[in-house]
This record gives sequence, structure tokens and C-alpha cells, in this order.
Amino acid sequence: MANGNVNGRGRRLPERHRGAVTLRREAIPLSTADQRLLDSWGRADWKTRDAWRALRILSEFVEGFDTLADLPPAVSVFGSARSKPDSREWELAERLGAALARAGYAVITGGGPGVMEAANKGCAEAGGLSVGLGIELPFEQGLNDWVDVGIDFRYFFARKTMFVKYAQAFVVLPGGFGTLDEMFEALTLVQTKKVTRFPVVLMGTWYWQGLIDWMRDTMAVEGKIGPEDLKLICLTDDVDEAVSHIVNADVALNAEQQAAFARAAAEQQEAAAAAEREAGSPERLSTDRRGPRIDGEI
Ligand SMILES: C/C(=C\CNc1ncnc2c1ncn2[C@@H]1O[C@H](COP(=O)(O)O)[C@@H](O)[C@H]1O)CO
Repeated sequence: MANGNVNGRGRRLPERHRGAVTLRREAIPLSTADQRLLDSWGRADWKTRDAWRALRILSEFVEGFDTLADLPPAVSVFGSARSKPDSREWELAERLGAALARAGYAVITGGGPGVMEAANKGCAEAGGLSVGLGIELPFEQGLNDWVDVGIDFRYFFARKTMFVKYAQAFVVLPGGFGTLDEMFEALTLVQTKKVTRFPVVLMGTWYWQGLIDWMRDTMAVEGKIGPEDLKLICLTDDVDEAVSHIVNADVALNAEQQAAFARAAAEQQEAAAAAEREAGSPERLSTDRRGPRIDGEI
């Protein structure tokens, strides 16, 4: 983790980031911006404060869009904030970060400790661009040391938009509530076709297999998801397979987009040619009050 904020005995001092502002010691408020937005107490508060909050929320989107627009193709990696460096998922995340960097992808994480730090480390050490989208928390620890481009968000929902908008794919490693929230949000967006472009890869079969079984045997059997929905998930422990899955989806999407552009261009040309034919046809000439078109007429 970042160590610019360490006291004389090497102990880390508490610190809070609010947009561009860093707060330490007594200046740190007792609550976070998300808490104040979601815990607000009634109509008076909504009237007087929330309209102004909207501007602050807007500024988070502006800052995020502005900073991330120049990223190369990227993959968002999620996983536990609590994993230790000797855990299976840490090792997997570090190798994944490196493999993604070698395949030309930037790695976007929540910028925190655990799996996030491992993925950022793997990416940074392999020469990739390592991105951290931090979140203001009551017990914030700051962005991990391996983040090259970092943004601190006050609001979870603004941050979540960035994870989706600037990524070509999601990879989810073992984690708790935060990780499951991010995974199910991604799956819901793909299932409802709000995003069409990205694969969701789950890594850590020892951790996810039980959930996948439950999705198949309970969720799908009870009709709460469709038979096709489980195919949205690629489950693997193999880093190369995860990266190939992402690269192949990218290639397929590019081919689809090129084909769509070509179709649109052909349709436009066809429409222009039809208009030209119509303009030049005897029927059209006879009804045109300006008389027949003469070549070279301006
Ligand atoms: C719990 C601890 C620190 C928390 N710090 C976090 N920093 C950044 N992002 C976080 C943090 N905690 C959760 N997240 C987001 O949720 C996912 C991990 O949540 P989980 O519940 O641990 O699975 C992660 O992908 C982040 O986007 C002190 O150890």
C-alpha cells in the first residue's frame, strides 16, 4: 500500500481522499459521502442538500470520463480485499494481471488490498498500465502501491460505471459481498443486453463451483434465469484460457463491428444510387418543376 503517509515510527497514519482533497487526522469526517447520501434523514435534507450533491456526483463522472478516456483496451479484475499474498487467489490474480498486460490490456481494479493489489502488481511488473478506482470508505487504506493511474471516488455507483465503460471484459476472483455485487452487476448488464461486448470470466473453481452448481440446479431449474444464461460465464483456473477467452471475444466483436460498418456503408451507397436513379428517371424529370437536370448545372 502507498507509504507516503507514514509517521516517524513507520506506522501508517489515517487518511481520507475526497476527489482532489486529502484529509488527515482530525480533518477526517466521521462519515463518508455515500453514507451521507444514502442515510440522509428526511425531506428537509433531500430538499436542501441533495440537489447540490447532484453536482458533486456529476463531477465524479466528469473526472472519471476525462481520466479514463485515453486508456488502452482494459479488463476489470475483481476479488477480495482481504486475500493475503500466500493465498491461491492472490497468486492467480498476480499471474492474470501479468498475462493481461502481455496481451496488451490495462488492468482496472478497485485499487485496494488483496486480490486488487495482486492484479495491479502483476500488471505493473509486466509493463502494463495498472489502474485503481478507489472508493472512500470509513476505514480507507489508500490506493495500493502498484496503481499507476488512480482515481478516488466518493460514490460507489459512479465508480461502477467506470469499471464497465472502460473495460472489454470482467474477471472475477474469489471474494465476498463486494466481489459478488460486482459479478452479479456485470452478469445482469450482459443478460439484459445493456452491454453486449464483454465476457465475464470467473477464476478459482474451488471457490465458485458451488455457486455455479446452485445457479444451474436451483436458479435455472426454478426458472429464475434462462437456460442460456449460464453460458454467459466462463469458469476456469487457467490464466491463458481466461486471456484467450477475452481476446477471442474482442476479435469477434471487432469483426462484427466491421461487418456492421460495411453493411451500413453499403446501404448508404445503395440509397444514394437509388436517389440518383430516381432523380434521373423520365418520370421524375417530367414532374420536376425546375425542368430536366442538365449536367454541370449548379
Ligand atoms: C476490507 C479492507 C479494505 C477495503 N478496501 C477496498 N478498497 C477498494 N475497493 C474495495 C475495498 N473493499 C471492497 N472493495 C470493492 O469490492 C470488491 C472486494 O470486496 P470484497 O467484499 O472484499 O469481496 C473489490 O473488487 C472492490 O472493487 C481491509 O482489508
